[in-house]
Amino acid sequence: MWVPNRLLDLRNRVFANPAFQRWAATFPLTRLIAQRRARQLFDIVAGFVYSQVLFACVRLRLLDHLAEGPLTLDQLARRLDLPPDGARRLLRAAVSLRLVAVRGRDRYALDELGAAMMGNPGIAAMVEHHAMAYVDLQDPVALLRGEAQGQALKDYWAYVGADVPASAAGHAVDGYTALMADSQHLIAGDVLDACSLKDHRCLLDVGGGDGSFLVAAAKRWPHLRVILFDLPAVAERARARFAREGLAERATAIGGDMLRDPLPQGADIVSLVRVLHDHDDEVAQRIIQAAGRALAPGGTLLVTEPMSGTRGAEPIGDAYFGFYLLAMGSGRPRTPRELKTMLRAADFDRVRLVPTCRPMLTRLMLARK
Ligand SMILES: CC(C)=CCC/C(C)=C/CC/C(C)=C/C=C/C(C)=C/C=C/C=C(C)/C=C/C=C(C)/C=C/C=C(C)/C=C/CC(C)(C)O
Ligand SMILES: C[S@@+](CC[C@H](N)C(=O)[O-])C[C@H]1O[C@@H](n2cnc3c(N)ncnc32)[C@H](O)[C@@H]1O
Repeated sequence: MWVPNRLLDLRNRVFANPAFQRWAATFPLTRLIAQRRARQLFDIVAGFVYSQVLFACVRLRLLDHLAEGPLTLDQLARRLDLPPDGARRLLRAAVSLRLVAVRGRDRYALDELGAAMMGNPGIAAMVEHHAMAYVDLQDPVALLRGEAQGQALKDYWAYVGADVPASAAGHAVDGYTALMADSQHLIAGDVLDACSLKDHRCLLDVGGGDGSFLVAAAKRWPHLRVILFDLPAVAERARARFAREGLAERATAIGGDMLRDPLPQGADIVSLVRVLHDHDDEVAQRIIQAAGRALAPGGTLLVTEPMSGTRGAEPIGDAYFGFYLLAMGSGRPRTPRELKTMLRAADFDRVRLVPTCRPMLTRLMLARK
């Protein structure tokens, strides 16, 4: 909705007035909104403390313990190796965040959000790895000014800033490859629900990690051949994974550098899953072009990643991924419109956004070569 600037200025002057704020907090018609806005602001101000509460829960495996059934304070204190006061403080904080529920006097169980976390082990892995993001984001202004660079995330994502990413050794890719595999549980199902591969013959997943996405695709579509392309050390892990899953007949993993080596030919659909946002515009455009060269005319390109400006999830694309990628030192989240322009520039047409059930985590764009 378009609102004239003068009106917005007036609104902001009124909202900034402490007397108005006090009045709005007591007047029956505005009280609830005023409380909600104050709470929203507090959550932004204090969000890092909430995250540290969750970090402590994850580190101490509190939720895993409660997943076995309700436990008393004493039992938990022993299992977490905390003094009773420390355990009580953590439990009260976790209760306030709906991770843990009180079940009687000094007895605790999982609450809604704790239970949701247990269903997605990828979330706990994300929380643990955020320790690096905290370090890198200590001085966000210096990052924004380009006066400082994060180091921890850059080292973790071994391909970022590497002259020859294909030379990354196994130990350098293990951490991020496992993290990406864990969090694919939140992605692959949503993407495959949104996009049928019934009419496709062969799917090439570029930057496909340990193959989690392709394993899900191949299991859902038994006729489908799948090819994974990633750095040699990562592709090796995917090859082993395909063998473990009994997919060696239908699944191939090829190692190389997507920016230097030609991508494998023969697929009628190429996917870029959480790949483009890692890279600055010029590099991302080259990746799209490489994907285009791997496809015959009529082939499909599938791009899926969290996007900027997603309604209802704006802070996830623009604040979380915007700053995460800033700290990592490469890439940015893009709006669907920006991605569309990049795809068209690489001669893709019929570009369309396909709805996914949890767009906050991943959105889906398809295009035709
Ligand atoms: C039955 C009755 C009566 C009512 C039902 C009420 C109801 C619907 C309750 C809901 C219960 C429920 C099913 C909840 C489910 C919750 C879920 C699925 C929550 C999922 C949360 C996901 C989270 C928090 C995901 C976090 C992901 C993060 C932080 C991802 C980070 C990704 C990174 C850092 C990626 C890096 C890759 C790079 C480098 C950018 O390329
Ligand atoms: C953010 S991860 C996404 C992994 C996977 N698609 C997923 O969503 O779980 C990016 C992937 O791109 C791969 N990658 C980065 N640079 C590459 C390059 N130059 N050539 C080939 N793969 C590359 C990484 O090794 C990593 O597996």
